[in-house]
Amino acid sequence: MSDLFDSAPRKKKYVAIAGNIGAGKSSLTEILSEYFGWEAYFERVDDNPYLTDFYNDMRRWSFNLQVFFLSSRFKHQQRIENMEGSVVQDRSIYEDAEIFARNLHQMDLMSPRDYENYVELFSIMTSYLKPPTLLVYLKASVPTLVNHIQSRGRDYESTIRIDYLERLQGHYEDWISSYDLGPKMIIDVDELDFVNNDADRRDVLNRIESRLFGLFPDE
Ligand SMILES: Nc1ncnc2c1ncn2[C@@H]1O[C@H](COP(=O)(O)OP(=O)(O)OP(=O)(O)O)[C@@H](O)[C@H]1O
Ligand SMILES: Nc1nc(=O)c2ncn([C@H]3C[C@H](O)[C@@H](CO)O3)c2[nH]1
Repeated sequence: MSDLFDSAPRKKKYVAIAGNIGAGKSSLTEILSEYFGWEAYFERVDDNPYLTDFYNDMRRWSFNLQVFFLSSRFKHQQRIENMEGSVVQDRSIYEDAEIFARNLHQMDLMSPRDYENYVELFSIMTSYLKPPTLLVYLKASVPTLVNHIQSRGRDYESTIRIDYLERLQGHYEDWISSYDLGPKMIIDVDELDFVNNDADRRDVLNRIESRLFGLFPDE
């Protein structure tokens, strides 16, 4: 049985890991990439020319940062679509607009004309893209996010406020419940340490693997 199953040709998979700041997306992206031998696409963070300025003055830099993330993720998306092998991506392009830009606009940190301009650009660009084979949403409570962000200790994230995370969290809940571009799975990470605990890591890998390659996969 397992020989037959293993020898079946495996279609290209494109898995995107979604979740709030500090939920564990980069960590899981790295784990999946290593486990499956897939190429990984990470967010532009360390070499991001706007992040530090953005966290110091969100209103001034919101549009610049959103456009930067949009163009860098679009570039990744194009490479992902053109490659033959499977791939795992740290944060989907949809979160840029559905979560971050929407929130900045609602907090009056992005002007209506900049927001409209951005949404127009986002809609045109994403109309050319194929959604992921599987979207994995890492659901974490705000206290867990705070623990993770503090343990990571990026200097520029010290200005992140709890109410900012809570607002993002609300947008994530709305977005993931209505997401219908393709298959999705939700992993609650509050009690799951797939970074430091082997059993938890195996559990997460098993769940994702059976969703992708089990007897009843989505496609
Ligand atoms: N499930 C977990 N249990 C314990 N620690 C975790 C878990 N997931 C991630 N961490 C730790 O939390 C910190 C943030 O994780 P990571 O950078 O993967 O988050 P992220 O979702 O990619 O964040 P960002 O949205 O900022 O890109 C890291 O120090 C990581 O080791
Ligand atoms: N404003 C804003 N819009 C985005 O599209 C976006 N994507 C990521 N980030 C921030 C969160 C982490 O601090 C850091 C790494 O994820 O970058 C964003 N911030």
